Order: sequence, then C-alpha cells, then structure tokens
Amino acid sequence: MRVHRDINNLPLFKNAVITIGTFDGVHTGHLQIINQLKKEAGLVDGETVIITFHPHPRMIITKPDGSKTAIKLLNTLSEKIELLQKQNIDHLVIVPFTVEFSEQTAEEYIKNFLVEKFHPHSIIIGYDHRFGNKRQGDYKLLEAYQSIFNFKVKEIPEHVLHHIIISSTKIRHALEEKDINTANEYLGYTYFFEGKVVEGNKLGRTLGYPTANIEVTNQNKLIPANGVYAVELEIDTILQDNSIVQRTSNMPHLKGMMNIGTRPTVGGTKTVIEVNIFDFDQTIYDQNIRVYVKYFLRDEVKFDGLEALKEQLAIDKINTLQVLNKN
Ligand SMILES: Cc1cc2nc3c(=O)[nH]c(=O)nc-3n(C[C@H](O)[C@H](O)[C@H](O)COP(=O)(O)O)c2cc1C
Ligand SMILES: Nc1ncnc2c1ncn2[C@@H]1O[C@H](COP(=O)(O)OP(=O)(O)O)[C@@H](O)[C@H]1O
Repeated sequence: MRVHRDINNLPLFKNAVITIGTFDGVHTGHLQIINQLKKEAGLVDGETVIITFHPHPRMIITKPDGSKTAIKLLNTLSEKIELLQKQNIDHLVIVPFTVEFSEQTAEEYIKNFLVEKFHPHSIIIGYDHRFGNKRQGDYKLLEAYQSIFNFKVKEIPEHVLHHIIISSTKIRHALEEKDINTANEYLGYTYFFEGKVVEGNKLGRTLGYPTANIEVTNQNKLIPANGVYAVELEIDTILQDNSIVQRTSNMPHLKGMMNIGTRPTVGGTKTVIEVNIFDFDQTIYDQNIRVYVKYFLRDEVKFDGLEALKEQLAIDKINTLQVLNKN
C-alpha cells in the first residue's frame, strides 16, 4: 500500500476505484467495504484507493454553538495506516482536513478534488454520504455528475453501512463499559494502544510487582474504562548502537496485568495506566510500549493497606495467566 499525504502530488491512478471514509477502527464492518472495493477494482483492472481525512472532520468543523467536538477515536493515524496496510489496498490518501477544505462547495469538491486529483473510474460511497460546504453534496449530486466526468457511482448497501455504524458505536461503548470481549469481536482483532513508559512512585517494586507506568501521548485515543485487565505487550527495543528502535513484534507477545485507575489504596487521585509484565526484568523507562487489551478481570478496589493489595495482585496474576493461556 502506498501512503500519500500531499494531494497536490498524487500519481496518475489506473482506473481508480475509490472510497471515502474515516475508517476509524478498521473493523469487521469496514472490511466489507474494502472487499467491495477490491472486487470492483478486480473487474476493471483498476487500483484501489481509500481517501481518508486527518484530523477527523468533527475536530475541525465548529458546531453551531461555536465549540468543537473533543472526540475519542479507536485508532491514531499511524495505527489506521498499519491496519489498512494489512488489507492490501493499493493507495491510501490522507487528506489534511482544514477549514478551507471543508468550505469548498459540493461541486468544487467533485470537480477540483475527486475528479481532478483521482480521475476515478468508480466511486463507492454510502447513500447517506455528505460532502462539501454545509454537507450539501450527496449521493444524488454525484450521480448527476457521472456522465459529465465519466465515473460510476456505486452505493454501499444499507445493511453494510448499518453494520458499520452499529459496530463503531458498539466498540466504543464496549470499551467504555469494560466489555472487552464485545469490542474485540466487533473489531476482528485485539484492541490496542501505545504509550511511553514514565516514572511512577517506585512503590511497585517494593510490593514485588514492578509496574511500568504508561503515558499515552495521543489525546484522542480511546482508553478503556478504569479497571484491571489481562494484557499482552510489545516493547520497542533500543538496540546497542542506540540508533535503531525495533519493536518486539516478531517475538511472542509478553504477558501482563494492567490497572487503569486512581490507585485509591495508596491515596492516588489521578488516573494512571500501569502494567506488571510477567517473566520480565528490564528497565524500560522512555521506551514505547504497545498494550493489547485481552480481558477485563475486575474493578479497582480500595484495599486496607498494601498487604491486601499484594494478595489481590497474586490472585490477579493467576487469573490473568488462566485467561491468556486458555486461547
Ligand atoms: C494488575 C494491577 C491491579 C491493581 N489493582 C489495584 C487496586 O485494585 N486498587 C489500588 O488501589 N491499586 C491497584 N493497583 C495499583 C497499585 O496500587 C500500584 O501498582 C502501586 O501503587 C505501585 O505504584 P508505582 O508503579 O507508582 O510504584 C493495581 C496495579 C496492578 C498492576
Ligand atoms: N516485570 C516488570 N514489569 C514492569 N516493569 C518492570 C518490570 N521489571 C522491571 N521493570 C521496570 O521497573 C519499572 C517499574 O518499577 P516501579 O517500582 O513500579 O517503578 P515506577 O513507580 O517508576 O513505575 C518499569 O517502568 C520498568 O522500567
């Protein structure tokens, strides 16, 4: 898959079969559109092109009351690229979404953007897709321009769109409600997030459970609700020459248990994410860590002291290994 970020410097696509969307989560519903895209391209010996906008349009467009939506997304841009890469799309075009871009009229969007930049053979979009200033452009307008600009519009069936909307909403809610099984089932993969290992209170190691504290840098990434989870992990390794950073992705995932919470037992107030990694003994401050959220174990509890917490951590470890090893 080739990734294009400069819309003024796109290649000449061959019989471009394009679709436009946010594809947040790149979940099982999205795969149905991607399959339709590939099928269509196969029929006309064309190239598959996904057009996506970044930042998310809802973060750029102000609402009638003048505010902007602070939205939590399932994927950062680089995660989305990585997930789409696995789908063997020919081209991903990331269009910088600006106020100026959003103010194009629907006709300008069709002529100056879709036609001029992509020369599409076919455009696959949902019947309810809206574009252009004040969302004035719709499926019907594209249809009206088909013969003038020599492209075909293909509709994404309503049941597929319905499935996508349902899936995205379900995944978000499930993660917010600790229902990891539902989220992962709708995603078609294990939900993950990344962050940098930062210093904590250095209490973990005295308990016998050192915990890497993770700071998620992307403010828009949706983090599951507070609770204790069984997780798998990948860590970036800084090689000896200090220059190359390589993810442990070729190795089996590390296993561990994670707490997302305020740590009431030790008088914490701020929500932190911390993970105790099993069979592991390395200092990994400042390193990047990716957490795959596999199962929810329990809610965070205020214990009567560290001994009680320690006993619970021993139980959590047994439970984590049990759920992780069952699959
Ligand atoms: C799997 C796991 C479960 C945890 N559960 C709780 C909990 O229920 N209540 C609580 O107050 N803290 C809980 N903690 C947080 C501990 O209090 C925390 O790891 C300890 O204070 C060490 O903090 P430090 O890394 O800043 O040194 C949990 C931590 C882990 C890794
Ligand atoms: N098994 C392990 N799991 C998590 N972190 C570990 C482990 N072994 C060593 N570490 C290192 O120790 C740190 C956690 O120890 P801890 O005493 O909890 O300190 P802190 O409060 O700074 O997180 C991690 O950031 C990591 O660098």
